[in-house]
Amino acid sequence: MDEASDLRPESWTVSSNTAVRLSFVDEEGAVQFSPTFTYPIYGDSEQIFGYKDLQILLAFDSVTFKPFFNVKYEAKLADIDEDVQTKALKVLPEGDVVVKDEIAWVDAFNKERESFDLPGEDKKIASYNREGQDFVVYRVDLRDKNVRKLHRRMQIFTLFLIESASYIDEHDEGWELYMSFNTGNKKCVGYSTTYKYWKYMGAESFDSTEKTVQTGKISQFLIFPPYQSKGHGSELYNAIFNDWIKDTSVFEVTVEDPNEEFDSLRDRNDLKRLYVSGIANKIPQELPISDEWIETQRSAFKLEKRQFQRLLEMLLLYTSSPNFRLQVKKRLYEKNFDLLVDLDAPTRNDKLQTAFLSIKDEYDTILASLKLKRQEEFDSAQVSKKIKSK
Ligand SMILES: CC(=O)SCCNC(=O)CCNC(=O)[C@H](O)C(C)(C)COP(=O)(O)OP(=O)(O)OC[C@H]1O[C@@H](n2cnc3c(N)ncnc32)[C@H](O)[C@@H]1OP(=O)(O)O
Repeated sequence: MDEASDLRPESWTVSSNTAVRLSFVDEEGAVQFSPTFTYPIYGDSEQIFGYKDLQILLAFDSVTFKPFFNVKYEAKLADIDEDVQTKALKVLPEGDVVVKDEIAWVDAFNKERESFDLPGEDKKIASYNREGQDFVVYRVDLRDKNVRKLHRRMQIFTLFLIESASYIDEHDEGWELYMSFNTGNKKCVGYSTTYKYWKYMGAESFDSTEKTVQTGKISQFLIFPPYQSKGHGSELYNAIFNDWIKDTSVFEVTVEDPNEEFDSLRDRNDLKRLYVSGIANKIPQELPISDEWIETQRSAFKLEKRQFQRLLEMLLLYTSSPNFRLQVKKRLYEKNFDLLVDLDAPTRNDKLQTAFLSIKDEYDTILASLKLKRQEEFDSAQVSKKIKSK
């Protein structure tokens, strides 16, 4: 680089999303990946000024998540006070991070691994096999000191991967964590923080029953990048959902601030659950579909009303129901009543039609991503399975 370009501020500015390099380490080596967000640590502009070829290395043992931190750079401006290390250490567990000394870090995690155990059998809520490996989902909480330690180490990934995430209050005993582990090598592939909130169902219900009704909320949900797109997200989500279906105190399942990827995962899995139940054949051939029917089904599946309505519409589209278009338009009309009521009829119809087509496109994409078997095929597959197993 010549001297003139060396004086330009941009020569000394790097994106913090590029500078931060995350890795998971095991006996085979390291898997490196980048964060999606670093603004909670390095500021809204996600730019770091004052360094050349800056690398902020943050590595985790893939079993214990024992963290290692190091900073490398080619040059640093003399009067720069941007302390990239202090900022990162602030969001990592105090006194737990090994800085610079790689050998000390490897020794430390190898020693920890000797006594590292998965949560007890009583915490197991689901299991599955993926690519020949066994995985178990556990329901745990932060009163368990091993879980607390692991969670303190891994919670930085919520900042790196989920927009507007912040740390949960670990002293609040209401938090329950669902963690998914590979039982062969004890690696955690992902986890979710959840909370059950008391739901007020109105004075009549409050007075008539002693039973508490709760909303199960999925707060933070993540699969670590090296393990993404292999179905672990779907397994974890279904494990949580099935756990709450069994829990008679849970009235419905909600999600805090889902992003597009989570919405897609949720839609695909909720739709499969509904479809497999055979509901597609039971949708009343009426227009509009009665609110009572929607409420009965919604509560049986513990889905939020808005989510259930969308899934119902997807099923109407999937089964080529003549009621699909009018059911969607009815919902759109009611939702946007204040905006639409003053428009003249042609403009109103035009707006509704545009919104309808965009929703149909969205549903087509979701349905195309799911290889749902037609219900008749599903039924006959079930029958032949039963005959074979006799
Ligand atoms: C409430 C909240 O916290 S919102 C924030 C959600 N979290 C984040 O965004 C954090 C970063 N991202 C993640 O953690 C993950 O990517 C998640 C949670 C969004 C998804 O988890 P994943 O394990 O990747 O999901 P899953 O594998 O089940 O499905 C994702 C994709 O893999 C595909 N897939 C599923 N199973 C397999 C398989 N066996 N082989 C290959 N691909 C598969 C799916 O079709 C899907 O495809 P798409 O990406 O085109 O939609």
